Amino acid sequence: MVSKSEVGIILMNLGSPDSTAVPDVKRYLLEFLMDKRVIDYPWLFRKILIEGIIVPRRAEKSAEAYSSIWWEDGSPLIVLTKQLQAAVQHDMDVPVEIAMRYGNPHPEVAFGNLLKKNPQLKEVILLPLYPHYAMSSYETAAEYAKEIHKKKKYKFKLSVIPPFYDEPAYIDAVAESMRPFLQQSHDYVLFSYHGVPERHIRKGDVTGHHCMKVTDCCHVKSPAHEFCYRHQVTITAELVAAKLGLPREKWGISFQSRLGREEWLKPYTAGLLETLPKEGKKKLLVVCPAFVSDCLETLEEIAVEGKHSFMNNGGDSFTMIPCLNVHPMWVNAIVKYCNQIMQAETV
Ligand SMILES: C=CC1=C(C)c2cc3[nH]c(cc4nc(cc5[nH]c(cc1n2)c(C)c5CCC(=O)O)C(CCC(=O)O)=C4C)c(C)c3C=C
Ligand SMILES: [Fe+2]
Ligand SMILES: [Fe+2]
Repeated sequence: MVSKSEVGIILMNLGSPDSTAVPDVKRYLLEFLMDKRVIDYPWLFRKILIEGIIVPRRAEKSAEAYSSIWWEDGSPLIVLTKQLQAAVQHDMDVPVEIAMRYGNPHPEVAFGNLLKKNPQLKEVILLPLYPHYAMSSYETAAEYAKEIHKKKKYKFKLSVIPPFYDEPAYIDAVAESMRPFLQQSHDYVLFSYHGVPERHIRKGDVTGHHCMKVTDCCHVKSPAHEFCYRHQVTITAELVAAKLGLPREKWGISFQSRLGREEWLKPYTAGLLETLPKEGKKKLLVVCPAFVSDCLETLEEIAVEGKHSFMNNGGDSFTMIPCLNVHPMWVNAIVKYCNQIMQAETV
C-alpha cells in the first residue's frame, strides 16, 4: 500500500518537433517513423525507407504545415498538453508532469521531475493521452514508458491507465464538447479518426481469426476488442451519438492522415469530404475524438485542408469541433481516472 503523498502522475502525449525548422522536423519524423510500432517493417528495410525516402521527401512539406499552425508559445499539441497539466494539477494534490513519446519532454525528464518533487515517490500513474488502443499510439507510449522505468531501475511502481474509449466520463466530455455546435444548422456529423494500416488491425487480433475476418467484426463480441482500434473508435462514436440523440443517418465514421501505399482503415476522410456534398450533406460538423488535444492533424489536415476540399466540392458550411483540450469535463474525467487507481492502491 502507498499513501497519496507518495504518488505522482504523468500525462503522456505523442509529441511534436521542437520548432518548425526543417532539421527539427526531420529529427522528430525520424524518431517517430523509426518506431517499430508505427512502421513495423524489418529494421533495415524501415531504415532505408524512412531515412532514404519518406523523411527526406516529407520533412519540408511537414515543416511548412507545422509553420501554418504553430502558436507563439510553440506547438499546439505541446502547449495544450501543458495547459491540461496545469488544469489537472489545480484539481489534484499530487504532482502532475507531462511527457511525450517523441521529442520533448522525454519521459525520463518527467520521472526525474517527479522524483525531485518527492524523493520518496512510491508510485507513478501514467495516463497515455489516447482514448483508443493502437499499436502505433497507446501501446508504443505505454511500452516506452515501461522500458525507461525498467532501464533506469526506478524503485517506484509504474501503473498505466488503460484506454478509456467507452468510459462514461470521457464519452460525456466528448458529447458535451460537441453539444453547442449541434445548435448550428447541419446535415451531417463526421467522426474523423486518425487512421492506421488495416494490417495493424489484423496483426493486433489476439484471436487470430476475428478482426476484419468475421462479418461486422466490431459488433461481434470478442477478446480481440481489448486491442482493436477499429472496434474501440466505433464504440466511442456510437456512445457519443447515442448520448447526443443523433439519428443514425445523421452521422458517420471516417479515417484520416494516411501515410504510404498500404490499405488503411476506410472510409478515408479525404474521400468523404469530396463526396458528401454530392450526397446532399452540405453542412458538415467534424469531430476528431481520437485526439484529445488539437494538433497538426486537426488544425491543418481537417480545419484547413479538409475544409478547403469540402467547400470546393460543393459544401455550404464546414465546422471542425475542437478537441477536448482543457474542457472542464475532460479535466474531471482525468482526475476521476487517476483517483480510481489511487483509491484502489493507496491508504
Ligand atoms: C490518435 C492516435 C494516433 C495514431 C493511431 C497514429 C498513427 C500513425 N501516425 C502516423 C504518421 C504520422 N502521424 C503524424 C502526426 C500525428 N499523429 C498523431 C496521432 C496518431 N498517430 C498526432 C496527435 C499527430 C500530430 C502531432 C503534432 O505535432 O501535432 C505525423 C507527423 C506530421 C506529418 O508529417 O504529417 C506522421 C508522419 C503513422 C504512420 C501511424 C500509424 C501507423
Ligand atoms: Fe499519426
Ligand atoms: Fe476488430
